[in-house]
Amino acid sequence: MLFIRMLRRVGQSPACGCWTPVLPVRFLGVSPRQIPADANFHSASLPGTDHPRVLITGGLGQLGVGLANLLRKRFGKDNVVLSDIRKPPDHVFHSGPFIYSDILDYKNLREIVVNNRITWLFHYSALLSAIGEANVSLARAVNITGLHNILDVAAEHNLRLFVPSTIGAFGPTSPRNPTPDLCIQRPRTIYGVSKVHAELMGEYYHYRYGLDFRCLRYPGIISADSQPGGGTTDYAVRIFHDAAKHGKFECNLEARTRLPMMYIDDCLRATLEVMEAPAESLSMRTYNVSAMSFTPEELAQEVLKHVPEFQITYNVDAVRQAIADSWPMKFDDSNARKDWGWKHDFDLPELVTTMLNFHGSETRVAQAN
Ligand SMILES: NC(=O)c1ccc[n+]([C@@H]2O[C@H](COP(=O)([O-])OP(=O)(O)OC[C@H]3O[C@@H](n4cnc5c(N)ncnc54)[C@H](O)[C@@H]3O)[C@@H](O)[C@H]2O)c1
Ligand SMILES: C[C@@H](O)[C@H](N)C(=O)O
Repeated sequence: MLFIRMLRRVGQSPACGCWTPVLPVRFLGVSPRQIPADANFHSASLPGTDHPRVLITGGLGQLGVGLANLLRKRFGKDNVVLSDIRKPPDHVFHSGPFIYSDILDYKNLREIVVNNRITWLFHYSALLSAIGEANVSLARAVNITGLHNILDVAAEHNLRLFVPSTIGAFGPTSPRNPTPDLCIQRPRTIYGVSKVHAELMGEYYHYRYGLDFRCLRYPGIISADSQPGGGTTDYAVRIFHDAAKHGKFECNLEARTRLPMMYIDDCLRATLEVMEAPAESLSMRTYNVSAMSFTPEELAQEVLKHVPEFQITYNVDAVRQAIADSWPMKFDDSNARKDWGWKHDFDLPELVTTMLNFHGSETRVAQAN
């Protein structure tokens, strides 16, 4: 009833007979301000050769610096502002604009968007799956309350908004092999619950207020020069460092735990591609993206080809194992491939060669080759 009353109050646009998008009340001040019915909600303003002005939140984690590097190559160094609540290392601070931004502070966010004339926002701040279980109230604040601030500031300033979701947005009752885009989602972690919430809220803001919301569900992401922030898939990053430096690795998941994974270059390229995709090519606002799926055992076999004395042992972390056992084993990303041409470059052999080359140039990998 309340929802119907709300829609009635909004009324219909006389011009097109459709619902007139109205901004959420919280940022309207005293008098409700309506977005003009003819506003172009589905593409940020990119006339001619104009580049977007980009803000990345949570940019000092595993993925943010790589994303900033990619976007700066494409749009120019000064058009991409990296932000976080942590102090940046020197090389990051000197590589382009960096700014303090706490996503729990709405006024601070709005000030940054206005002062930097931001048009695209990549929202990377989050607490990941394992660390989220260790600090549920902080995860709830950052992943849910923070997301509300991001949605509001993006709707208020007509931004194109990217929010990553995850394989963790599925749960034990979802089909796991393969997991399609649309199926039951009942995750059992605060991280997963907050990501389903983000998917649904983003899509709601899209249909209700015209927000240009775009979302990819990432697999576990594997990177060489940045560390993971407390997830269930972290083992698949750490194994390469330990194999190259010590020739052995202690894995905190069981040998046969199959999870979808992706090399960071594919992940960041997918992110840019979906943001640049014409709105009319997107039949959905939230897509699975996939590259490969493997178990620790299979990954170790591939590492052995480069580090012949490599040994893997298992010391299972019960929390991470329970999470992994509830997640997809394989992702069905056929909609992303069909709608906007997604195609991954890295399969398991290329991933392992690339990661070991990075970590191993002066170690046992180099000696073995
Ligand atoms: N890395 C992966 O494997 C993976 C997989 C699926 C989805 N994702 C998603 O991609 C995004 C980036 O992931 P990541 O691996 O770089 O995460 P990360 O944990 O490495 O980094 C998250 C960053 O958020 C920042 N942050 C925390 N609280 C904040 C606040 N109040 N205000 C602003 N920033 C705050 C942290 O300081 C940190 O630098 C996340 O949303 C994550 O859920 C990542
Ligand atoms: C999968 C992903 O969301 C993250 N790497 C985690 O394990 O929590």
